[in-house]
Amino acid sequence: MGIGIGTGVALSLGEASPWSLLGGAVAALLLVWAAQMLEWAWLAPRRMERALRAQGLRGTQYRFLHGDLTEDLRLVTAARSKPVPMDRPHDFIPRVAPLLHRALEEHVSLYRVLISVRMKMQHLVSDTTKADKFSYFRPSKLNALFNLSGVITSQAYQNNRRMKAIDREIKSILRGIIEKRQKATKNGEASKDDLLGLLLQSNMDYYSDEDGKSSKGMTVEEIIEECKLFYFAGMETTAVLLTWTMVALSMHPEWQDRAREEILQVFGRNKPDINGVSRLKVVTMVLYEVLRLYPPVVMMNRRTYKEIELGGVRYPAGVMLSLPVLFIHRDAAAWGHDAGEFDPGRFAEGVARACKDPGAGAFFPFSWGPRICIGQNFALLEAKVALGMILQRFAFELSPAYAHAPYTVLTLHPQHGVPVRLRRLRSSG
Ligand code: HEM
Repeated sequence: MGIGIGTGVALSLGEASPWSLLGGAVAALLLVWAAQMLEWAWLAPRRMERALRAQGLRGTQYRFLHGDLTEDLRLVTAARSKPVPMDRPHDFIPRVAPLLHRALEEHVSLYRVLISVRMKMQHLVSDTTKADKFSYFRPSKLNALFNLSGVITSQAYQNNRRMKAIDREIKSILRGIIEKRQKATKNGEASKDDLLGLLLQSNMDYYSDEDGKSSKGMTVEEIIEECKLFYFAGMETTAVLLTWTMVALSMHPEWQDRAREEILQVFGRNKPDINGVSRLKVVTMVLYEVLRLYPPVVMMNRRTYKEIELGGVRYPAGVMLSLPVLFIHRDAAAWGHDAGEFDPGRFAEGVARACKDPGAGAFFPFSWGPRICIGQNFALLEAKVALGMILQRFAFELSPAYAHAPYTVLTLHPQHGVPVRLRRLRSSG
């Protein structure tokens, strides 16, 4: 009997056509794929959710595949359809991050809220470079591409093909720039003293580690990634800081006057220089206050790569922790009852004294810790010089056409631009 069955199986296998074998293999592969999908899109997020809820975290329920994404897009679209009322202009969190705002309202605490955007659990915790540095870059084209990729990322988190095409184009522009520079160096032209020159130097050098092992510096691919990072991190952020500073100083002309007074006192009509910049107190206070209320980077994310305990909660690997800079910068517990108001005076005695709880670390527009922004001093220097030069020459106010509409395209932008009226100051040259 056993032999009979065995023979039957052997016979039926032997008789099976290549097509049915192929069909069987495809079916098996599909089954494996479906099991992996199920694990990725449902079982793993649900496990994560259960583990976090069991420790007291509250928030929205995980929904298959899209998490809170559909709801997020719906709320964002509605929020972006109208500007912020001008009687409380700095109160724009519900417009910029409506889902998080609602989650916090419903679940009370700023410190721990679950939301499941992009199929992952998120957890809120409390606890320029200018074109001259990249003399070979073509800023307009690159800038347009970076902006476009930002818009696409933020609009739908999809449209992957378009994103990839843009990424390919950015890389190909950068590769072209690098090859041109490499060729120039080979032809004996002096290497340029700029960031790209330094990065390329590393590409050509060998380094020895402590054990004496020698390894090559950065690869061309790494240089491309660094160029992308510096271009985006350096250009966008500083540009929006200056933009929001113009907006804030137009809304609060008394601070515009005070900042101009200081600039004229320190520099007169001369070009701002590095020594004078370090003596600017009011301008620094103004920039800090703008960075507090309008942080260019409104949120930072970190993913746990292994189980970790933070603030008494054990997070499994794969949890996305979101640091909502925008929310923490206006947390009344940290900043006082006037947290939502523009008052550079709060920084009169420095950053630590501006916050009600100096140890809380509630001001981190440039991040914190080992990955803190490496361009922060340069950014502030650049902003002070640019602002100084504007204040020396012009008084400015918002045009009646201006609609106050902060929104995020990776960084915090004015949705409809910022039309301002400039009035040239007499004797400004
Ligand atoms: C107002 C202007 C700026 C703001 C608000 C800002 C903010 C930030 C923040 C929040 C991060 C950390 C992001 C994260 O870890 O998720 C960061 C990183 C970084 N920033 Fe800036 N930044 C500014 C200007 C600049 C400038 C001018 C440069 C370059 C010249 C620059 C270069 C970088 C780089 C290279 C990193 C990555 C550092 C690392 O990962 O180790 N940033 N910046």
